[in-house]
Amino acid sequence: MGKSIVKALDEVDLNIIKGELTALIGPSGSGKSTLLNVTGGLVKPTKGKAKIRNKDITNYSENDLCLFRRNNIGFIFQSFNLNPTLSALENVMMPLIYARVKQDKRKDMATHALKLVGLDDRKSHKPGELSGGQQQRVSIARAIVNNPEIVLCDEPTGNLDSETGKEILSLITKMNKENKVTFIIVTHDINVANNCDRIISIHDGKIIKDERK
Ligand SMILES: Nc1ncnc2c1ncn2[C@@H]1O[C@H](COP(=O)(O)OP(=O)(O)OP(=O)(O)O)[C@@H](O)[C@H]1O
Repeated sequence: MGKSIVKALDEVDLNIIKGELTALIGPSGSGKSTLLNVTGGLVKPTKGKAKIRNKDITNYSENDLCLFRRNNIGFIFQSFNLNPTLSALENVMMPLIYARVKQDKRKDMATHALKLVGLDDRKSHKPGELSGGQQQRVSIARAIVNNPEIVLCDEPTGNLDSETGKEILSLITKMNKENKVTFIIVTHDINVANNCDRIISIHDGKIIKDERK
């Protein structure tokens, strides 16, 4: 940032195990989102490596990274990031358009994903016609529609009341346990963290605690 150097991550050495449900906690500005974004190939670290299935994604070109993300990683954000002009079904079909899945199959896959999150009766609703919890369900359906191995969540319950947050969390847990999807969840919510298999605490860009249940 100008002349001052920000060390968003500092000597982080971390191994995420396939199928684990991991929480990433720490104070504001500690580096949680940066770590998540490096893991998902959205941010390139100035130094160091990020390996997925033993392949260093930090060497990938922008194009290869796009392909890699499209086929392997789902993202869930605090503010849902749905397209407000599209229906729930169309939002969930979006990643499949980029993946060049045929139209009929796209519809079937997106309908199935919406069913998994309990929203098949809201397919034609636009985000503005859905509650916050329902919008987050749509974004979960969008994240899992292409069967990614890894789903990265940045404060998935941050914009929801506690009851709805619990519902979203139990849905994430179900996807993790039933489909063996690896989840990394950045959260400020201790209830979310306590529900995970592993809690990693980060402070000033360093991992200061790493606990498994
Ligand atoms: N693109 C950037 N350029 C410069 N500094 C950045 C950039 N992105 C983040 N930072 C800085 O890196 C540090 C870590 O930010 P990060 O967003 O990863 O923290 P966080 O733990 O996710 O915070 P929060 O909980 O508030 O979202 C902060 O000091 C932030 O100001």
